[in-house]
Parts: sequence; C-alpha cells; structure tokens
Amino acid sequence: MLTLFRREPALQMADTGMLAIDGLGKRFGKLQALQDVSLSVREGEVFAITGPSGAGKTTLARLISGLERPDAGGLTLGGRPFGTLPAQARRVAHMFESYALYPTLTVAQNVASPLAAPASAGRWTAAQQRQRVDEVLALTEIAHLRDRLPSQLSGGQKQRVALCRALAQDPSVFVLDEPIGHLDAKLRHLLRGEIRRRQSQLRPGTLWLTPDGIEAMAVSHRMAVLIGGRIQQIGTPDEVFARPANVQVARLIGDPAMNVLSVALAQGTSPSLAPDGGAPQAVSGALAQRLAPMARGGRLVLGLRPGDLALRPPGTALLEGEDSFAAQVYAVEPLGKHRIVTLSVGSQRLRAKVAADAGWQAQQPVQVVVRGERLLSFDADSGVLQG
Ligand SMILES: Nc1ncnc2c1ncn2[C@@H]1O[C@H](COP(=O)(O)OP(=O)(O)OP(=O)(O)O)[C@@H](O)[C@H]1O
Repeated sequence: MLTLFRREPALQMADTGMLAIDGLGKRFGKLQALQDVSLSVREGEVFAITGPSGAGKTTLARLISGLERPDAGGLTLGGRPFGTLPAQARRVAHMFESYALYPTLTVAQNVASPLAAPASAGRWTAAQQRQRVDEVLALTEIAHLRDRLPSQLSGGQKQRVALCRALAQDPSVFVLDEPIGHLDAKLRHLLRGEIRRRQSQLRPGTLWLTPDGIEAMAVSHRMAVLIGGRIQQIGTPDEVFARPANVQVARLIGDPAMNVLSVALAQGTSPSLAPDGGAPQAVSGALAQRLAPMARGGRLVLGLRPGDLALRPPGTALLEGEDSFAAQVYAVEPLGKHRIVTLSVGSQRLRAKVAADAGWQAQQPVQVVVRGERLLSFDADSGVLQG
C-alpha cells in the first residue's frame, strides 16, 4: 500500500513549481550536445524524454542539477530563475545513470543519505527518515536488501537503490536518468505504473529520461523526443504515437516501431509505386491518391504501423478502403499472443504484428494489406510528416 508524504509547513525549504527550460544549449569542444532545448515540466507531471544513446539526455539532466553550466538558455522554477543557483541549492533529486552509490553504506543508509545530509539538517526526525526509506524500498521491492552493501547487490538491485535515494527526497524537481533500464521486463512494467501513480500525487514534477520509447509513453503524461541534441517533438504519448513529427521519431516510437517504406512513383499510365530495390507495383485506392500529386519519379516515404498491416495470400480480393502491395516473408517471431512477421519489400524490411495463429513461413510470397486512412506520408528529403 502506497503511503504519501505530507509536506510539513515548518520545514518547507524547497520551493517548487513549473520547471521551465528555455533555449538550453551545451557544447563539448566541437560537439553541439544540446541545441535550443525548450520544454516545461508541470507540478505533479511525469515528463519523459526519450532519444537514442548520445542524444543528450544525461547532459540535460546535469544542466538541470547544476553539474554542468549551459552555453545558452536558462532555467526557471515557478517563474524564478533557477539556473544560476549552485547545485546544492537547487534541491534536484537526481538519480544518476551510473547510480553513484556510497560503497561503505548499506542500502538503507544510501537511500537515507540525502535526508541525513547537512543541507537537510533537522528537517526529518529519525522516525520520519525511516518511514520515507521504508516506503520507497517497499515500492521497488528491495525492502529485504536494506542491510546489504552495494557490493552485495546485482546491477538491477543497485539501480533500484539509486532510484529509491532520489524518490525518498522532497525536492524542487525529480530528475531520473534511465531509472529502470536494468530491471527485468516484469518489474519494469510494474514499476513504471506504480511510479507514475506515486509521482502524480506529489507536488514536484518528474523528468524521466530513457532511450526506450515505449517506457517513455507508458510512464509519462507528456513526452519529448530528443535526437542529436535537438527536441524533435513534444506531446502526449498518444499524440506522438499517432502523428510522429518526422521519420526519425517514427522509427523510435512503437513496439515494433513504425515501418518507413521509401517508394518512387513509377513511370506508366496507371498509378504504380516502386519500393527501393523492388519492381514497380500497380496500386489503387488511397495509396494511389497519395501518389497522384507526385511527379513521375518523385519520391515519398510511407509510414506504416506494424499493427495496421494485414497479411493475405497473393491475389486475395481487397475490401472497400484497402490497398495492398506484394512482399515476401523474411522471418517469423512467435511471441505468444501475436507474431511479428518481417517482410522483404524490394531491398527494404517491414514488420507486421499479426495474430498468433497466422501460419506464415519464411520465403512465402504475401499480399500486404493496409487501409489507406492509416497510412502516414513523410517528405522524402526533409523526413517531415505531411498532411
Ligand atoms: N564531458 C563531456 N565531454 C565531451 N563530450 C561529452 C561529455 N559528456 C557528454 N558528451 C557527449 O555529448 C553527447 C551527449 O551525451 P549524453 O551522455 O548526454 O547522451 P545520452 O542521451 O544520455 O546517451 P546515453 O543514453 O548513452 O546515456 C554524446 O555525444 C557524448 O559523447
């Protein structure tokens, strides 16, 4: 059972409020690690930032904590400038990707260490500290490890200790850098729901950094996609999933991620498309309409969600509103409740999520059926979503 902490009026050291990040930039030598990053994290909001390795997530976390200084831009908390304060005055509960546990302290002592630190002197009684520590250890299912040293823990257990040490605090904002990446899938799924629920009921906002797009969607109220140090898109998980701003975002979000199929409009009288490395194929319906405004030989990138693709034997008649193109089965992964079928289309690979009882075999020719209204199209040069 989750117990929430009440703020004690006499002990309020931290102000909180909306964290606003405005135009942050950071360069390391020639590398522009972050450029013009702007976003805000509201009180009680879990805001996830997802992006591939090297995107700049940890750099952003360190700028918020005051462990790095930005070259450009600023930070405010509740409208007050925050980025000029020294790190210890910011009261950011920062969970480090590297854990940074004290090797000579037990699990419980590590988690309690910020509560017992001089900056928090007199803020919590020993009983209150113990209550906070107990709550987060129980939440992350490591209460039984409380007296162990970090050297006696697995990697996933150490990660949970580091997470607990951040969660136990009463900060101005929580910054959690890859907080659950090393846990097994079952615990990860459980914790992202539990932590989202817990953090939503606290005043400080939570910034959650993860390379896992699905985790970002599952845990957040809103999310940003960061690639190459630039924010590509900000929105609710549903908005980012439904309309990824560009091809790079589309390739990161979803399980499996959206397929992107590069095609050219082939020469001829009837509409036909040529997937890269494949023969031209006649198309009709909405797919033909998408291609109609394009010049012959023009290029387009189509976005196709794996769950929107249906596979049928070649030559099967199409229903109203359906389009199809030919492909060959490349590989089949049986995953219990569904199968992931990888398809070859010319030189490209697509993935389809189909029913578990679908009996497709590698090398089989197949008709890939998609409903035109589910297709997205991206500009072939800029990669930006069209329409
Ligand atoms: N102190 C530094 N000096 C030079 N380059 C750095 C420094 N810190 C980070 N970088 C570079 O900045 C870029 C962003 O790194 P950062 O650690 O912020 O990425 P990340 O998104 O957190 O990646 P990961 O998911 O792998 O942790 C990378 O190219 C990295 O090599």
